Amino acid sequence: MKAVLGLEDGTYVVGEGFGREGVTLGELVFATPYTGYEEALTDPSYKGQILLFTYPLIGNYGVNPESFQSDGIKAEALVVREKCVHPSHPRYRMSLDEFLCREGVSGIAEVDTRMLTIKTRRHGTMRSALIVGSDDGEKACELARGMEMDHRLIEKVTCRQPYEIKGNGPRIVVMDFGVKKNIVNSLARRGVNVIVVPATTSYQAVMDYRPDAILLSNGPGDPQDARNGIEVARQAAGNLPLFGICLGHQIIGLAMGANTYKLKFGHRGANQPVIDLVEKKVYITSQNHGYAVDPQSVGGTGLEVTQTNANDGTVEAMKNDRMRIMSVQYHPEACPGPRDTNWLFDMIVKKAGESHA
Ligand SMILES: NC(=O)CC[C@H](N)C(=O)O
Repeated sequence: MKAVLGLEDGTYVVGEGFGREGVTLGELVFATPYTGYEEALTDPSYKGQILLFTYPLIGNYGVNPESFQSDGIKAEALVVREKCVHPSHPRYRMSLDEFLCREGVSGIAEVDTRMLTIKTRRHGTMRSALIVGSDDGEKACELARGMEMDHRLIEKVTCRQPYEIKGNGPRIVVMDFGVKKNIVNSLARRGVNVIVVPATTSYQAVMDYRPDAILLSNGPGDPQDARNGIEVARQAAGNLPLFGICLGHQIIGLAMGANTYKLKFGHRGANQPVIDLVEKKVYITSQNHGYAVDPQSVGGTGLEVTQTNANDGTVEAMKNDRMRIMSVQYHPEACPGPRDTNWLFDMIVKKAGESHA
């Protein structure tokens, strides 16, 4: 089936459509990992975004639900150079094509992903429209230009009800802005009693769980839209250990009085180098973000920048030891990507345990 992807600047590409027929709108973002398409497609932080993989062959090891980071595809649509139709892996259950059909999500293949990536890098992230079942490029560009940015993405991916994973370790409340499964699993695996709560939960309701620490999760969209999360972080700061991952890190920044801004085209990949300024070490990290904390605004908030990105110097981690606050812009839980920073969960569990004692 024909398909067309149009960008707001008038660029369009015609290719082969798969998955759901029809129109999908979203910000076009590119991700550079060689593997991990199952995890990325199901990462709720991609809500509102059309995901393009720069690696030219996607789907070669098929799809297995055990890799999912939520209950299904959260990215709006998929753009690939070549989709593999005959995957090979002992664990695979379905092909990429079947996966998109089953989930009712659109995809486009056989397009110049390199050109689209270079455009995005030059111009900055753009709104886009994918039409499966048409090759009307002008129409796609017009739809892209008419797209309104969604400021309510978190409520679309947060859990409806709180849930608990019992453990003998410290009690940690995870505020779910669209949490990836492996964040919850990384805590549960370490014996933590994990309580996951919806993004709208008030500070008082969080404290009613008598947590030893709070973890603010990853999630989609502009961190400034996470109003309740910012308020919870503001009230919690200094009272109990507070941790943040990705969107959670940005929320902590905002709650403490720093600012966030939109990056030109973001960091999405599995090999982003991060320099630890204290330990003088480099970690290779998994990342997926389009916003960042403004380093100029961190001074005076009581937070200290402890890690920066080796490519562009953006803020990667912050802390305040006295207030027991620590946050990272990248994904220590990996899935996809390297596990260099997995030790962060050991530290979170240790700090939560000390607070319990
Ligand atoms: N993975 C995330 O939590 C992403 C955070 C935020 N939505 C951003 O794009 O910067």
